[in-house]
Amino acid sequence: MNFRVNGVHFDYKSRKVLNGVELNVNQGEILAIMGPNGVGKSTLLKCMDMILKPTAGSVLIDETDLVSLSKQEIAKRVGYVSQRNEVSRTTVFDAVLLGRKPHVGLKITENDYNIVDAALKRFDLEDMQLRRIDEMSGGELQKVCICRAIAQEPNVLLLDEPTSSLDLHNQLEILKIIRNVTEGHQTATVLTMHDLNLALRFADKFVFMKDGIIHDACDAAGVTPEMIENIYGVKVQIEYFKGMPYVIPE
Ligand SMILES: Nc1ncnc2c1ncn2[C@@H]1O[C@H](COP(=O)(O)OP(=O)(O)OP(=O)(O)O)[C@@H](O)[C@H]1O
Repeated sequence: MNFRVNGVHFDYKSRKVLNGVELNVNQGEILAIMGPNGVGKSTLLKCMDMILKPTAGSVLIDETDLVSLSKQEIAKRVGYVSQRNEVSRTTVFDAVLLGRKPHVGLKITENDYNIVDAALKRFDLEDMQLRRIDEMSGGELQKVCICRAIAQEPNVLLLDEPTSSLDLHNQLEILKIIRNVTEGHQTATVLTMHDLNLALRFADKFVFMKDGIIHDACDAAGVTPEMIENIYGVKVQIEYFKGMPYVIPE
């Protein structure tokens, strides 16, 4: 399975944000979209889920253009977790069960409950499953929202800054789960992230965005100090420690 963004444009009224974005990611891969604040990373993720309709261009899973699918058909294929999580009075269990909604027919099956139980266990949320999500911390809520998207079992997982509210332990745990799900379920994962070092540790592919377009696309080993300086205007060095690249501002 291949997920492709083909020359996508998007404007908010007269404000042009995306100006012909191209990218593609295969099943089993994590692609990180990097770029400064306000360049349109969240807008691009919303266009990839058709929450926002591109003004031109297309978003394709294999040869299927998402614009031709109903909301429910898109939700079967694409899971999206926004940067700002909505809060309702539901319990953690019900919030995660909502991830099964695109798949359930007339009633929820044993299989749906099993998938929800497994997802809660994976995220270490079992003890919290009866707590209300409007009474949770920002980080706890972020885990619940990612857990729901994984219970959705999509082909494509879109995550907008999935670790922004998490402590160090949870950042690493959640990114490990995302990696395991991506490889195990053969999902194509696209995420945005500001932490270059965390992204270098977990993502397979990178795109660097500025001025509404992708400036560079490469794998983790291909990221250079010049790319980073060109996008963020900051001089950096990339040093290796125990085989892992680290970006160090000069
Ligand atoms: N609903 C909206 N109406 C009008 N302009 C918007 C709207 N949402 C975002 N924008 C503008 O579009 C641009 C891109 O915003 P977006 O949130 O996609 O950027 P981003 O790269 O995700 O930023 P960040 O890294 O700060 O989260 C910004 O200039 C923002 O002010």
